[in-house]
Amino acid sequence: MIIETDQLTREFKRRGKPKLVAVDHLDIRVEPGETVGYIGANGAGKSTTIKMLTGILVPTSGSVRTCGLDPLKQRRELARRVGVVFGQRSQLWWDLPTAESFTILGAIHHLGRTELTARRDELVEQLELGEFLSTPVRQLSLGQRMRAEVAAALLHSPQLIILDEPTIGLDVLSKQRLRDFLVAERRRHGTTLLLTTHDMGDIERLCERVLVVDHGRLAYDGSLAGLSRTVGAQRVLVVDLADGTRQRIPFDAEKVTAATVLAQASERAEVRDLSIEEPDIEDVVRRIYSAAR
Ligand SMILES: Nc1ncnc2c1ncn2[C@@H]1O[C@H](COP(=O)(O)OP(=O)(O)OP(=O)(O)O)[C@@H](O)[C@H]1O
Repeated sequence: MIIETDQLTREFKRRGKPKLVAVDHLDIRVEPGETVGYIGANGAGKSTTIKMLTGILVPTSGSVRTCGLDPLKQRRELARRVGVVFGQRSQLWWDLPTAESFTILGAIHHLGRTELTARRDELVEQLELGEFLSTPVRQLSLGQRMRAEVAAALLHSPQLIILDEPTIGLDVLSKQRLRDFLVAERRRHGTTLLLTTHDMGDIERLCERVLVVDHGRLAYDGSLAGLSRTVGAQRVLVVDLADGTRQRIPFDAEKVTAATVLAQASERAEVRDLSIEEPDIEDVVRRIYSAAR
């Protein structure tokens, strides 16, 4: 198991208010090689979870193991097995050329010269970093920098890569390149991917499995296709009536069957034709994200 949490909980004390339960008895299991989207509204508890997975934050109760290790007691060993990319934060040295950041990271991770060279060359080729390897990071475009960030996080060939909003702010082409790379990297090396994103394209393109967190609790764990069913998306019964008009009747498939809705509609007017519109998964995800805390 690459990620295993058992009743993982993190509370924050608040002055003059009841304590906030940011992560609430969370049970997550992720197997090697899986690609999992971790999604939820702002403040749902995503970052807090990631911080506990990587040993930055101490759980209030429950347990967590990442790559089979205790993230708090074995943080250093864990750093060798995990790569983390934050879309909004850099782990590169701004004044140094990308190539030098790689050399420093190679030393930090104790990579041998041949190992480092082989891996760096692979990443430079796959992420097309060649043309700006000697440019200081501060001069890179956002798309170039993100590719460099991903290379930096993957230089030591981690088993698990955690990406927090990796495509935020990128143009369409850069997003696509990054997604293609991640798909290929996973295929080549069997890397496990956990990512948070607001971008439907990332989820569709990358994630076989989606975890939805809501107020610190796991609200859904399954395929993207099944998400709308569980999160209770509305379907729409579209009926063409004998008088030539068309009616759209939204209904909650969890609570009522299409047949019942149709029966009610035909009591009012003669129905000539009908169809059912399935929920748009993008709407479902948008709703999950807009659910204010
Ligand atoms: N260090 C902290 N002290 C107090 N409260 C915190 C702290 N860190 C997070 N929180 C609170 O815990 C809750 C969960 O925050 P978290 O950052 O995990 O959410 P998130 O799902 O990552 O949100 P976003 O999508 O906005 O990044 C929020 O209500 C947040 O305000």
